[in-house]
Amino acid sequence: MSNLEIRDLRKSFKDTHVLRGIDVDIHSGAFVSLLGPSGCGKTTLLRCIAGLESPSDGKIFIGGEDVTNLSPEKRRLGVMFQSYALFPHMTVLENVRFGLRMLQDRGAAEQRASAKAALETVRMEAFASRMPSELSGGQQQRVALARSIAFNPRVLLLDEPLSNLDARLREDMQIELVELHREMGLTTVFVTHDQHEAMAMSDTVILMRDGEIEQEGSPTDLYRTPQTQFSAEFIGSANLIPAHAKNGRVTFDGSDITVPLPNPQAEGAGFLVLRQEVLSFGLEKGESADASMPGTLQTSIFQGAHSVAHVESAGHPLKIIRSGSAAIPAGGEGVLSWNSKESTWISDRDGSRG
Ligand SMILES: Nc1ncnc2c1ncn2[C@@H]1O[C@H](COP(=O)(O)OP(=O)(O)OP(=O)(O)O)[C@@H](O)[C@H]1O
Repeated sequence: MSNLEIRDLRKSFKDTHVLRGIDVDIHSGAFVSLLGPSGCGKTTLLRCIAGLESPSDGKIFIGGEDVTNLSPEKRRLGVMFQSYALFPHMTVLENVRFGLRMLQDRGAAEQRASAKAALETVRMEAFASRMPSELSGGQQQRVALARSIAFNPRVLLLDEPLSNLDARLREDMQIELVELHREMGLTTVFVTHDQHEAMAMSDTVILMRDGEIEQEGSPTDLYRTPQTQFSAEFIGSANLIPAHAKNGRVTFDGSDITVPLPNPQAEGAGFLVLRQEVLSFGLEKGESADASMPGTLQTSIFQGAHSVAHVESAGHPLKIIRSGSAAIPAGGEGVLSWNSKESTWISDRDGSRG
């Protein structure tokens, strides 16, 4: 396994600038997700790392070696894309051995042993002599994974590998991939547009937007301290209230309500970010709350484990996961409260990065 460094990577297709200066440091053994909306450049970045696309500018280093101009085979990376097609006329074992044969760095017996070991890792050794058509979708995918790890790659690149699976299998495979990563300690870059998948699986999430990195950090960092409006809206479900910060307090636009600011040094226009679960709504202010404002209950929707309440407050519609304590009918008045340490301030009114 190796670390991966990307320096000011740029890629344009004619006049379209798809990657606009990407800088990334991925340490050995990390599991990193590239997350972002469709078209933000995730796959292009992964293809540049794999050597399947040549960058217009910038450098890529794997284990300290400059691989920017190396062919894909010479980079020694395991790659698995969304369509993980196995060769239909080869057995499972032959499929896994195929990549090793291409590499030509070990004899037949050794190839066979490496292929078997990879199948064991993905718990498919019992299926070695089956044909791909005799396997389920999830099993085929495990074989494809075995094929991409059999030659002991320096880094494993996965592009939406779970998107063709049904929801249940997808969840099982998420757990298996994380366990496999823990066992092998293989540096892994995983592309997804699914924030839940990225949050559940990665040590680090790199959130991309329009060919640039919007924010990078642990799933908890991104969730708890989004730095931009885009991050706050993309990750999790947040209430963003346009407001002004001054002298340690927040004043909501169009109202004279003020509440404590989470980071008292902030000044000027921005958004107060309130996650649904940090808010409570009831007849009285919550016990541990140091911030509150009046609100009107619009609707409350029962969702099994909890109810989601829609509350209008300071002229804004807010969503709240209710504990069930509030005995307030629709249209009724109550108090919305939270602990200011659990709120976040974003000075990002124009959507710029920073
Ligand atoms: N070979 C190409 N020629 C021209 N434009 C391309 C090419 N490959 C990608 N693009 C464009 O680059 C942009 C980024 O594409 P990319 O596939 O990297 O996005 P993505 O974030 O992986 O999206 P998705 O989640 O939909 O796969 C898109 O606007 C796409 O149309």
